[in-house]
Amino acid sequence: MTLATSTETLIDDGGSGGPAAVGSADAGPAISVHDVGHAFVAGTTVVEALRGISLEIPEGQFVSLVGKSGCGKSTLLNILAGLLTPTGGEIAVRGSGLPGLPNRGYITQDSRLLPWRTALQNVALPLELHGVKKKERLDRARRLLERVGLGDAVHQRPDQLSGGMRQRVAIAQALVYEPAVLLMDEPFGALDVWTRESLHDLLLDVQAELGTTAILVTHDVGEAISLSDRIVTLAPRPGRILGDYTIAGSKRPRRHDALRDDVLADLQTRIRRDLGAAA
Ligand SMILES: Nc1ncnc2c1ncn2[C@@H]1O[C@H](COP(=O)(O)OP(=O)(O)OP(=O)(O)O)[C@@H](O)[C@H]1O
Repeated sequence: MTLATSTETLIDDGGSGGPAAVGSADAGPAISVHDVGHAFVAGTTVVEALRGISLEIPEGQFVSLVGKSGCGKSTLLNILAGLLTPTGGEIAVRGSGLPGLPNRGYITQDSRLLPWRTALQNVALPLELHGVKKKERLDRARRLLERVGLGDAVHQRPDQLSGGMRQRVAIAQALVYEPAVLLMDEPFGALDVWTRESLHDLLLDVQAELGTTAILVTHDVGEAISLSDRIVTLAPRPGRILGDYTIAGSKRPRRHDALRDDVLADLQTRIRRDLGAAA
């Protein structure tokens, strides 16, 4: 495996056990971010959260945004979600700009499920909002809940579920409408390591199955390496791109023992060092 510089690509030697050879996704961009900046203004205080962010993300790529607290990761994700209009630059998701972004799934650390609805009704909600008929939406929601291991909990309300189970419901809810783009803001941060790993597996399986383009905000460089095709690091004040690393090859062998691979372990050390040095 070798490591290139600047916008970097890790290329595996194709040996058994490690990631397979060959580089990036070859489809057109699902997400295009051009010279985006964002400043929050509160009274006389201006916080420049992002400056000069440009990114092209191909269809089906899994990208992690990694950086210190306050470097603008959530701000960028909220812009891509259409929840925030950037104060500068342009974005397009599958060719559509703001407003009118196409269907996206969005998951946060504390998922906002409706407390009076069962898991099944929560998962079916996006389909309901899109006018899908009742039987079909409940069938689809039930299938997805089975998929995330909650086939026995479909009639439980959120307060009857553990935090990990609620996150599973939130993931099922985000995926039920088969979004082209899945945006995740630290969705696994509050979970124990076993739940986290099983949700990693689930996410990669479903993402591969649906060909979803995924963007994950995380502080955890190890998590980013084990899940991503590409890692974009951000530096703070103002938030800007520090590094852009493409990791070639299949993620499957990487899931649980990524850091036993020397090159990936080196990458982790290097990203941590670069983030640590960034002002
Ligand atoms: N609504 C807001 N009003 C004013 N400033 C804000 C607002 N939201 C975020 N900021 C500021 O913008 C900067 C970037 O915040 P953001 O939440 O995007 O960072 P982050 O990298 O996601 O941080 P963390 O990892 O801690 O969640 C920070 O300085 C933050 O204080």
